[in-house]
Amino acid sequence: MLEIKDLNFSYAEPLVLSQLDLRVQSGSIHGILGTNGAGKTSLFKCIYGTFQPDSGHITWQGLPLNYQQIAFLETGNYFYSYITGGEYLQLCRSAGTDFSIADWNSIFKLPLDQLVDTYSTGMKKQLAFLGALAQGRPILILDEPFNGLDLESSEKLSIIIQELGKKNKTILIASHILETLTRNCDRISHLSEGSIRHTYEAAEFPEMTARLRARLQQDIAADLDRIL
Ligand SMILES: Nc1ncnc2c1ncn2[C@@H]1O[C@H](COP(=O)(O)OP(=O)(O)OP(=O)(O)O)[C@@H](O)[C@H]1O
Repeated sequence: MLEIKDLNFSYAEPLVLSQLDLRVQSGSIHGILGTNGAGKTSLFKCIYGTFQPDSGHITWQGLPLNYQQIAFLETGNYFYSYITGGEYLQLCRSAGTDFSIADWNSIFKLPLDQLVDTYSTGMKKQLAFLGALAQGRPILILDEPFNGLDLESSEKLSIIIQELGKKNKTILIASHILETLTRNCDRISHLSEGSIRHTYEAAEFPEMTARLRARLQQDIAADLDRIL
């Protein structure tokens, strides 16, 4: 289990994450739902170790978490210039993993002999995802993995995420698109005002979605009546 206890984190005042607790079961797909600025990326960067939390504990299988147990797909893609897609994946591939670049690329069909600079936004996202897989780590953190992907690539990614869950990868996903989370996740945690307000089981997703929609409709109904 990936366990986060009493996590506090701030860039400056006030705290962005405050006494945050989260438990992610091993081999599960766990969604993080939150509005823009809720702190999803900050949470992921604290877990990965990009940022040092002000306080708190993060453990994996009961021991302090090490960043080498995590592959992190960030929202932005960071590639060296003058590197081909294939060279990038060779760099990402950890020694001892059975990740086959050719086999995996038969799904996405990226032009791996071309410079990454010539890739489209969606192609870069797919390459970065393959790079994360190539690291062969037990925990996969995906920050907005569907951003910039076309319908076909999104479907492929969705299928791969499901299959990785079945193969015992522990996957954390943040997305703004509720359907993306409800389709792919075993559980969804709602991050608001710096902490996890509630964790929903899959059986609760329809009710959670209906309640969220009703609340949003109510919130904007008066404004729309006035404007339209
Ligand atoms: N480098 C930074 N310096 C100062 N404040 C930051 C920095 N990065 C993020 N913040 C602030 O921290 C809060 C959480 O931001 P974060 O990017 O973690 O949210 P998010 O849930 O990932 O948002 P989004 O859905 O828009 O990507 C926001 O109020 C944001 O303005």
